[in-house]
Amino acid sequence: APSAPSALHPLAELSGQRVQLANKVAAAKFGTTQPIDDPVREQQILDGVAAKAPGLGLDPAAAVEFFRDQIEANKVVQRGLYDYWTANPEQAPTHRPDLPTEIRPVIDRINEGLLTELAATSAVRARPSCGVRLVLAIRAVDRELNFYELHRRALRRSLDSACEGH
Ligand SMILES: C=C(O[C@@H]1C=C(C(=O)O)C=C[C@H]1O)C(=O)O
Repeated sequence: APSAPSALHPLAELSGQRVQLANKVAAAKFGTTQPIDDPVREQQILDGVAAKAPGLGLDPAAAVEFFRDQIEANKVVQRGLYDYWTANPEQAPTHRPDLPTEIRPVIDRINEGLLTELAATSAVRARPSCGVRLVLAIRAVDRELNFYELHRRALRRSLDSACEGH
């Protein structure tokens, strides 16, 4: 069946929202002793993804790889903002959101949405045209969310393994 040019847009959109949320994650951790990397939380996410993948018709290893990229992209933003806020302390956030109650539940919902979209786009992501479609979807999301440099790079990183065989 033919697929719309924007078939990968919802997946890229959710990735963009996840990348954008990294601003709040960084604001929650900056100036505290909580490290950017939380391997326990990452493993919980990846274990959940591996457990849910087969029921959605997804290969668990491929789904885990996709989410590893999502997590790495989030940390790209966090590290970038840390560097920027350290060099420009007057730009550092003045409000510290609460990670477990305000932010991680939102990330959990986005993760659910991403899994649903991975399943919905399995056929499109297996096509030779996936790479081109993905680039176009990423560009659209960059524009919608007003991404620039850091977040643009992170969004691309987050979708590195979105196309089957990439
Ligand atoms: C987003 C966070 O920071 C990092 C990135 C994660 C993610 O992208 O899901 C998970 C754990 C941390 O390594 C977090 O701590 O919740």
